Amino acid sequence: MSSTGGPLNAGVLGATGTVGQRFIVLLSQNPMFRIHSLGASERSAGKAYRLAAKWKLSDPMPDEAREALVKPCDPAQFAGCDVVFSGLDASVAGDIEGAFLAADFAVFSNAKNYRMVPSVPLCVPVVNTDHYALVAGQRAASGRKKGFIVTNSNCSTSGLVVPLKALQDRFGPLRRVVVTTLQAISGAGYPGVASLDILDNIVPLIEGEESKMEAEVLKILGGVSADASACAPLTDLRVSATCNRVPVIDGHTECVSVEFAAATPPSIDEIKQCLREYTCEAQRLGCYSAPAQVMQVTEEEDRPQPRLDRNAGGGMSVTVGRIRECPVFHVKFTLLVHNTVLGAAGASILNAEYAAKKGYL
Ligand SMILES: NC(=O)C1=CN([C@@H]2O[C@H](COP(=O)(O)OP(=O)(O)OC[C@H]3O[C@@H](n4cnc5c(N)ncnc54)[C@H](OP(=O)(O)O)[C@@H]3O)[C@@H](O)[C@H]2O)C=CC1
Ligand SMILES: N[C@@H](CC(=O)OP(=O)(O)O)C(=O)O
Repeated sequence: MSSTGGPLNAGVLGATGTVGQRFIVLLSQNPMFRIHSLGASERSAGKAYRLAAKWKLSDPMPDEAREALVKPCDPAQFAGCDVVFSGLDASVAGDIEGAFLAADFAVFSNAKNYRMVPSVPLCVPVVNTDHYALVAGQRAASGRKKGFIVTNSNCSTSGLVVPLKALQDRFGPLRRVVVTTLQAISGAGYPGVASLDILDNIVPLIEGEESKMEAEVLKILGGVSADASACAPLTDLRVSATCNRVPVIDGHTECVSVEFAAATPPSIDEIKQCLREYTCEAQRLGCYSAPAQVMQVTEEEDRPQPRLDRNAGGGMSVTVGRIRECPVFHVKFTLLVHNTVLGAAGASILNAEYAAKKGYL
C-alpha cells in the first residue's frame, strides 16, 4: 500500500507490448496496485491505449486502460507513480530505465540490460528474494533516496531455477545441469517470429538465449557478498542450455537433467517430496500474487503440456513432471513455466509486492 494507505500507483513502460499487456491484465486484478500511467514508443504516444495496443490476450482489455492516453517514456510524465514496471524492448530499455532510476523511481524490469550488473537483484520472486539485500547498496552508492532497480530473469531461466533452488537447498550443491527448451512464440514479442517460419516447424535457435540462461542461473542460485554490495554467483555449477522455438502460443517447456555434487544422490521419491514441499518467502509474507503451490508436481506420464498446464497457479506455479532417474546424470524431468506470467509480468509484480511488504517502496 502507498503512504496514504491506498493502492500503489503503477506505471507501465512498454505497455502496448506482449509483456505490457500481461502487466495491464494482472495489475487490473491486483488490489495492491492502481494503473496510473502507461508508456510506449513515439508511435503510440498520444493515442488512447485501445488504439495503440494490438490486443492479443484472451482476457478482455481492462476498462481502466482502454481510454488512457499512452505517454512517451519520459520520467517527468510519470510523476505520481510509486512504482514503474518495464516491458520495454531491450534496444531502448537501458537508456529509458536508467533515466527513471536517475529520477528516483523504483523500477521493476523485464529487460536483459541490467540483469547481470553486480549490484542489481536478478530476482525470481519464488526463489531469491534474499538478493533484495543489494538494494540498500544501490541507493547508498548512487545517493538516491527511493530509487532502485530490480530485474527479473529471462523467461526460460525463471522456470528452470525454481526446481533447482529447491534441490540445492535440500540436497546440497548441484554440479551439472543440462537443459533443452521448447519456447512459445509469445516469448519473441509482437509481431515476433514470422508465421511462415514457425507453423509446421521448429526453429533450433533463439539468438542470445542460451548464454543468458547459463549465466543467469548462476547469479540467481548464488548469494550476495558479505557487505551486500554485489551478487556472488555460483562458481562450481556448470549449466548447458539448448533453446528452440516451437509453435505454441504461451508456455515454455524445458527438459532438464541434473547432477548433484554429493556422491549419493537423493532418491526419486525424495526429489518429488522436496519439490512438492518447497515454499518461499513471498508466500510466507502473504504476497497477493504468490502461488499457493510454488511447484505442481504431476504424476501423469504425459504432462506437463503447455495447453493444459500453463495456467497452473494463475501462471505463477511451475509444473514439474516426468521425474525419473537419468542414466548419465542423476535425475531428469520436464517442466513448464508460463513465459509472460512467472516468466515476465507476474514475476515483476510479485517482486514489487515483496518490496512493498519489506518496506522498500
Ligand atoms: N515475451 C516474453 O515472454 C518475455 C519478454 N521479456 C522481455 O520483456 C521486454 C518486452 O518484451 P515483449 O513484450 O515481448 O516485446 P514487444 O515487442 O511485444 O513490446 C515492446 C514494447 O516496447 C515498446 N517500445 C519499443 N521501442 C520503444 C521506444 N523507442 N521507446 C519506448 N517504448 C518502446 C513498444 O511500444 P510500441 O508498441 O509503441 O512500439 C512495446 O510496448 C523485452 O525486453 C523482452 O526481452 C522477458 C521475459 C519474457
Ligand atoms: N527470449 C525469450 C524472451 C525474452 O525476451 O527474453 P530476454 O528478456 O531474456 O531477452 C524468448 O524468446 O522466449
